[in-house]
Amino acid sequence: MTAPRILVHRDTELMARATAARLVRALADAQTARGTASVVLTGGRNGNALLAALAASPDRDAVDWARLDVWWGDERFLPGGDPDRNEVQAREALLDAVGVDPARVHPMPAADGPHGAGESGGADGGAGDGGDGTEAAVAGAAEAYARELAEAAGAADEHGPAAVPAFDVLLLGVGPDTHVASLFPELSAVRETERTVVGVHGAPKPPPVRISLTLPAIRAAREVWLLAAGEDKAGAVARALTATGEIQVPAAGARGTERTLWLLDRAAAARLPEGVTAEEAAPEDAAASPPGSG
Ligand SMILES: O=C1O[C@H](COP(=O)(O)O)[C@@H](O)[C@H](O)[C@H]1O
Repeated sequence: MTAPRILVHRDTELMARATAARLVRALADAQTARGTASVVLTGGRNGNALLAALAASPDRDAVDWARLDVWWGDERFLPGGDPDRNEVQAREALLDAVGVDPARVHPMPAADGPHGAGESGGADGGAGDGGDGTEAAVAGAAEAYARELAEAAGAADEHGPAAVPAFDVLLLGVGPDTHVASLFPELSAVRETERTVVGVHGAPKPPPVRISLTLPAIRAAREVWLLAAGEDKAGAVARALTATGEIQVPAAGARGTERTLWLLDRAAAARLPEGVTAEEAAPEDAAASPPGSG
């Protein structure tokens, strides 16, 4: 696991544009090196702002979108097409505008799909554990996604205990309570050490029923990029960069095998503790720059 590198941007908008430029370079470089690239998307404000900035970037087609595998780090267990699904928001912000191969886009299952709880359960976003089948449904959905990941990893692919591909870049928004993906402090999902994907119940942020990659799956990624912007994230950022307890502070446990990047705006970096070294991101990071240049 790699030590975090912290980059601070002047404001939220610059952070989104600079991160979009950085992502274009990382994915294009991966395609040059391996022929294909993979990215794991996050939901939330910062994740969606990044995708919108990427869609608007004149450099975006330095990525060969048809040779990109797209996964999600978490999903709200809602019916397909629900505007609160991370998948729906990502399609609107970016995926509908670029030439991704539909067969390489891997949304997490929806509550009304083959793993749904039927018409009465799962799709309502309620607590959903009241014997309506949601608990079994979300467990089945999580298992199905874990199988899809394991198949993509291939039998010969050895990346530690988590049978997931070695994702090139895994994006994570950081919640004000330090949650990443749908791993909330103290809930059972963040304690998972074997499975790669789990169902989440009782999430403190609505909707309460979700599906999430686990920390072992996240830690199989080559690069993990954590995004946080705004004053309301400053406390979470400070805690994650000082605490070692990932059960209480899930963001502290998110590390990549080759790189861990914290991408912040100044407001989110305002409470970084003494002794934590942060770098001011260069404004030119947001400007057009050719792939492979940094
Ligand atoms: O619900 C979620 O929240 C987090 C963080 O969102 P933000 O709006 O506070 O940035 C996000 O990373 C996660 O994917 C999403 O499901």
